Amino acid sequence: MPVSDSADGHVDDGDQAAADIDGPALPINELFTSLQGEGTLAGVPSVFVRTSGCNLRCWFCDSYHTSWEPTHAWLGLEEIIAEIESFDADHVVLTGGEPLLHEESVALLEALDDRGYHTTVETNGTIDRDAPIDLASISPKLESSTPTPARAPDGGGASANGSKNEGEWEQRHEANRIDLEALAALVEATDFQLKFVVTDESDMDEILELLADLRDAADVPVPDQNVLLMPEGATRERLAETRNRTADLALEYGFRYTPRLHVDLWNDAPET
Ligand SMILES: C[S@@+](CC[C@H](N)C(=O)[O-])C[C@H]1O[C@@H](n2cnc3c(N)ncnc32)[C@H](O)[C@@H]1O
Ligand SMILES: Nc1nc2[nH]cc(C(=O)O)c2c(=O)[nH]1
Ligand code: SF4
Ligand SMILES: [Mg+2]
Repeated sequence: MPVSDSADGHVDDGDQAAADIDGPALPINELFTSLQGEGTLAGVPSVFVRTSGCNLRCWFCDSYHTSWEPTHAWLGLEEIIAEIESFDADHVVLTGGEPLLHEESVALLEALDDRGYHTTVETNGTIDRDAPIDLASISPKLESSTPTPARAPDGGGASANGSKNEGEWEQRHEANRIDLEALAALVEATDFQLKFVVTDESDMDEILELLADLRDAADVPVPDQNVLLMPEGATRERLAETRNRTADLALEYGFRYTPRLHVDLWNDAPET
């Protein structure tokens, strides 16, 4: 179900909007079980709820159909919770797109908290909402994520006809990718990990600068053990190029390394 996106990155599919559903609803791109593939909880069986729509446009986004070409069905919260409960898991990962773009994500997180689930929220760190989150899995976006004429997304052939306005997004992405206030509020609110997508050594200066700024801005410690370097790669082939140099950088700088287990196991298959 292709939809258009508005200026703030919200998804809007006109006639088919949430109005048909009683109560709060979310645009859902996919809902599935898998092993958490990234971060400190890698390997934990989890239910993944992937909302559609993003306020950024990373050129490498492995969830193209939630960002560059947002696609979804609207589901009421009760329907989402029933789907989650149909799986035998106690960990839920709310991801996207950017899940905190949607105010309704707060009500979903509250309902999951009431039911005793452990919740991880995968977020780009530009939006802070007051919600019960057990682990904020924050992936601040570096300059190397910005789409440029030389680094265009390759999903869906959109870059070939320019229909996704990559040129416009270069400015918007660059202007919005870091919000220090939102980042500080997120790390102050709950347990967190900072998961940086690393392409090569040129990313490291920016990571160190951002950490210094965040440590100045936040009222809580931001220890190196909460900082994870994750190799850029949506496919096994790409990870084969990036994983060893990312692991070497983690060792050199004293940060942690996180694999992308799901890519190793299932490559770029949907619902994994
Ligand atoms: C699709 S994003 C959704 C959540 C949120 N928008 C964000 O970026 O954190 C989920 C995770 O995948 C990571 N990711 C996306 N594309 C990637 C790629 N090509 N290589 C490595 N990590 C990637 C993001 O950095 C984030 O940690
Ligand atoms: N298995 C698996 N683990 C993940 N951890 C974070 C993911 C995400 O897309 O946010 C993700 C994902 O898409 N699949
Ligand atoms: S912020 Fe996340 S969902 Fe948005 S484009 Fe970047 S990786 Fe994709
Ligand atoms: Mg993913």
